[in-house]
Amino acid sequence: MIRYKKLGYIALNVTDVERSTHFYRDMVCLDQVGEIKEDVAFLSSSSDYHNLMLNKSDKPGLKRIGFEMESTKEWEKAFELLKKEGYAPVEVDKEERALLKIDKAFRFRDPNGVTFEFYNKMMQRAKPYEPSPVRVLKLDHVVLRVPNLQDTVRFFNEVLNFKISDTRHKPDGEMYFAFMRCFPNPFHHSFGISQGDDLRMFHIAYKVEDINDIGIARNRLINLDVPVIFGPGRHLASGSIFMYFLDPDGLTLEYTQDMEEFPEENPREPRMLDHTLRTTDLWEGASDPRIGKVGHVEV
Ligand SMILES: CC(C)c1ccc(C(=O)O)c(O)c1O
Ligand SMILES: [Fe+2]
Repeated sequence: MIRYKKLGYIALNVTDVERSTHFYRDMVCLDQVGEIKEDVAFLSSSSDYHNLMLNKSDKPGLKRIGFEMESTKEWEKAFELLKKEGYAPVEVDKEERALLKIDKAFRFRDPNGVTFEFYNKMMQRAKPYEPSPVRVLKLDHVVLRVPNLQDTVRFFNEVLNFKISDTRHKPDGEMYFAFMRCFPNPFHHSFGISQGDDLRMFHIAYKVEDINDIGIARNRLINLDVPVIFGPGRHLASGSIFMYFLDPDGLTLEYTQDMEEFPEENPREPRMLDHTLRTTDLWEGASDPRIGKVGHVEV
């Protein structure tokens, strides 16, 4: 069974790289790493060289999702496993790895055609990340809407060894959402999958230090007319306090705080959660219809 370190980075497509770089630096409060070159920008919220890559495209949304493996040995095991299972992993060439500051990497497509990159390690920055005024702690999770939830969950659980933390169900019992963690990473979910009519990126989330950061962020966003579209509230599933807002292309971002953690040995059973307003927000707030609307997935 393959083992992961964490959700490593998200490569987004944005229509104006300079505008989005300023937004993610000044409003989301990430560090811009290096200059924008050939319409590509990198941002980070840790000692990792980056956890967000911005690429220019007419179709804003997701380019790919990167997961860091626990070790080089686990990376090799993952490559062999995906090859054996027929997912045709392809190693990333030296030039691109140099740009990404990654040692070894391969890419493959999941059953929906979404590109995933698994890598062994990323260059570490000597300069400490000093987040301000919103204290962002890490890239937390990404959520996709997929046309076939059952097959997607089966692939991530049975082939890739992601664990199911909780699922959500319609009144007739049909599952419509799965929260998954990349084992043995303890956090409730680094990957969420929702049943939808089409393939779409629903949102990406960054973890912040505490409730003060959510309050500070809310006022800063509202003062600059950035749409805050849901929250602050508290999710039942992960137990986190959340707030969602939109980036300049209308992509949905979430700040999250205080998510449940699972032990590697003897974790609790996944729960079947119902389909009510309180399951999404224990404080019973309603979301704006713009949530998750923009998020083309490059396939
Ligand atoms: C509203 C979305 C899909 C959602 C629901 C629950 C959680 C959580 O429990 O943390 C999320 O992070 C979500 O984004
Ligand atoms: Fe979320």
